[in-house]
Formats: sequence, C-alpha cells, structure tokens
Amino acid sequence: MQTTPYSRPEFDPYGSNDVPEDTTAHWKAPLASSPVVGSLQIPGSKSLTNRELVLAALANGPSIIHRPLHSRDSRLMIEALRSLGTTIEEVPGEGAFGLDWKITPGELTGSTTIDCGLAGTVMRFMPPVASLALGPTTFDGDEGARRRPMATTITSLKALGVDVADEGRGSLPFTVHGTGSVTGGKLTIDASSSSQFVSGLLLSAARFEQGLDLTHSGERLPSLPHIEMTLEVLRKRGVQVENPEVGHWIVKPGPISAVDVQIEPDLSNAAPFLAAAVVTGGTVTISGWPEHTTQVGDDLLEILPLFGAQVTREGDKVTVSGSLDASGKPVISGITLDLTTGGELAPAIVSIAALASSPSTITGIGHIRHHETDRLAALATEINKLGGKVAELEDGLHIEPAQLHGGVWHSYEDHRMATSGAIIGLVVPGVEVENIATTSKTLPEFPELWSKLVEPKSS
Ligand SMILES: O=C(O)C1=C[C@@H](OP(=O)(O)O)[C@@H](O)[C@H](O)C1
Ligand SMILES: C=C(OP(=O)(O)O)C(=O)O
Repeated sequence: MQTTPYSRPEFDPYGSNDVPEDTTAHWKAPLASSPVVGSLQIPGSKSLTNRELVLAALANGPSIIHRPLHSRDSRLMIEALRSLGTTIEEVPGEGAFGLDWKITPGELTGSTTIDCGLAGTVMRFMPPVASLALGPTTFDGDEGARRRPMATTITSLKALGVDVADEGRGSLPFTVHGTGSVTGGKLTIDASSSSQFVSGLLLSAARFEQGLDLTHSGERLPSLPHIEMTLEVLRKRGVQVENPEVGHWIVKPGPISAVDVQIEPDLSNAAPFLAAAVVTGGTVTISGWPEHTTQVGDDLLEILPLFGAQVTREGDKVTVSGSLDASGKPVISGITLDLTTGGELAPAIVSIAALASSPSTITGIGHIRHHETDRLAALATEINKLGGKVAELEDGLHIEPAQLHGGVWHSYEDHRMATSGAIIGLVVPGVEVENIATTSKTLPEFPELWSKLVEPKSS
C-alpha cells in the first residue's frame, strides 16, 4: 500500500479558530425562497473517529481508519497521539471527504504538550493515554476549554495512583506525570457533567495492569449512547467489557486488537440538514445512514416526527419531509422532550422549536452548560435577541412561539451554535452568523454543503 506522510496543509482550515479575517466576517445565512429539497452525504462521525484513533494507537499492530472525519477535533487528536509516539499517515481512501489514515502504534513517550483545542474528546480521552506514557504530558487548550469541567478526569487518575499536577484547579492546564504503566482496579467517579469522563477511562483501561472496575455515583448520567458507543468499539477490538448494571462497567486487562474500521457518517451533524426540511416544509435525503448504530443522532428519526415531520427509510437512505398547510406554509408543532441521552442534539432541536407554532419544553440537558459554551444561555440569548421567547430552566429550555426578526447570531466558538443560526436564518430574513468558520470543529464543509442544499442553483 502507498503511504504519504501526514502533512499540514499551508493554510489549515481545521487547525484553529484564529482564522483569517474574511472567513470570520459575518456569514449571511441563506434564506430559503422555497421548501428545501435535496440529498447529501455527511462526513464521518467525530465521536467514532476520535475513539478509533485512540484505540488504534493503543492496539497491538498497525491498522487503517477508513472514511474518517477530517476536522479540527480529529486533527487535534491526531497531533496529540503523534506527539506521544504514534505514527499516523494518510493513505488513499474511497470516501467522498478525503483520505484514510494508517495508524502504527509506537512506544508512548511523554515529555510533550497536547493542545486540546475545544475538543471534549481530546481533553477527556487523552489524559488516561498519557498516564501510560513514560514522561510528563501537559494538557492545555482554547480559552473556552479552560472553562470545561476536567476535575473528574484529574481525580480519577489521581485515585488510580497517577501523579497529576493541576494546582488544585480541576481544569486545564494540567500535567500528567506518566510512568509507563497504570495499576488500575476499582474506581468510583461522578460523571454527572459529562459521559466523556467514563468513556475516556474505559478506552485506555484494557492497558491498565488490572483493567478497570468503574462505577458512576452521581445525580445523573448524561449521553448514555456515547458510553454504549465506547463499549461497542472496545468489543469490536476484542476487549472484554462488561456492563452488569447501569452506571457500572468492567474492562478486563488485555490486548486491543488492530482492526481496520470504517467510520459511519456523523448523524448528529445530519441534524441541521434534516432540520432544513422540517422548518421549510421541504424534503432532505441523507445517504449512508447506518442500519445499526450507537450514535445518538439516530434518535432524530424519532424526534423530528414530534414536530410534525415525516421520516422514511429506504436501504441506507433516510428522508425527512416537513409538513405544509393548505396555503403551502410550513407547519411545526412544539414538543415536550427529555433529551438526557442526546444533549449534543439540543441546539438543532431548540432552533426548530423556536420556529414552531406552539410551545416546547426540552429538559434533561443541564450538563450542556459545560459544552463548547453554556449552550442553554447561548441559545436563549441569541433566539431572544431575534425577538424570541426562550426561558432558561435549571436543566433545559422553555420556548414560546414568537415572530423572529433578523440580526447577528453569535456562535460563541461553538460549531452547533453556528449551525443553529443557519437553521433559523433559513426562514427568518436577515440572520447573520458570526464566525461560521467555527463549524470546522466537526464539519469544515458545513457552509459549502449548506449552500449546495439551500441554494442549489447559485452554487
Ligand atoms: O463521547 C463523545 O464522543 C461525546 C459525548 C457527549 O458528551 P457529554 O456527555 O459531555 O454530553 C457528546 O455531547 C459529545 O458531543 C461527544
Ligand atoms: C459537546 C460537543 O463536543 P465535545 O466533543 O467537544 O464535547 C458537541 O460536539 O456537541
């Protein structure tokens, strides 16, 4: 097989939020002059790509990741693993969205610094890997990353006997003093503020001398499907994992097999495109939708009908059609939804709800205050600035119908805030999204894919 070294392009569209001036200028959200009708493919899943990168680096031989996500978050994960001693090369691929990757595990050396950017998967998955390295690894990230909770990762590693220097902050920056091995064993943690604390430990646990017997003890456990995803990718690589009851996981020590994997499309990133059908009364088809998946984006197929949309499936094609009234106007009903399992979907769901003709209440998402930004505050602020009526609840949002008007929509360095502004801008004239380039976190192609779908004739 031909391989080319993994190289940085001259201008790295995935590398940073510090993008050139013209790409951070406000982006005039395309207004749909008629119902949006189209079909598209979505690039690879962030959550699967970054899990598979970690596991491939910890595996017992080289392997290939087919159709990975090429974005800022996956680039940060690649750089993190490379700096610890993993070789990652680009190889020709069949995906519509770029090259595949060949990962060759190497001895994990520390004495490095890892830039987590704003990627939860990098900041929560990599410290346990760094604990297995021989030498210190310092973790830091964007300003916004320093506000994201890290205390559970830090205290977990300390409880497992790893020396972590965080000066009592419980957040980035901190240094993991790896000694080349982790004993492992029994551990109880509070993962109420992110499922990623659990996934991060489970991903490395087979390499701990005694494996890991992990229990969650806390008021809630969000994003369970993401933990299911972690269990599934571990099992596919021959790791023995048990989940005897909710909130209890056991990973046996042993090798992580080197297997070639293919990444599914990112179903959470499908949300804004499917929302385009719902809010304009159009029809959008996404191909490549997996038959079986642990991705919580699959729940969109049950959630969108609550707004009045129709969902059909034919083979790997999923089609969502919005409803129109007799005069051809989109009809959107408000919804009541507990979104504990799928907080990642909240920004798109709330944007649809803001355009509905009856009230909505979305709960179970208090923890999304700790995502890229405080998403409850950001969504309420931005929708209300456009004339909306959104009230923050302790663990969610209540949205009353309102006539929205145009204005600047702030993104808060949050990819899903940016795409939420685009959804509203489809039917509200004059919405301008600040920093659309922040979509590069998980979907650098967003503006292009969106224009192709919404303005097919002009693009
Ligand atoms: O493990 C993962 O890949 C993720 C888990 C979830 O995090 P939280 O549990 O913090 O919501 C999700 O929201 C995030 O986008 C990705
Ligand atoms: C919460 C998210 O990201 P992260 O992986 O950085 O936590 C997200 O993508 O919605």
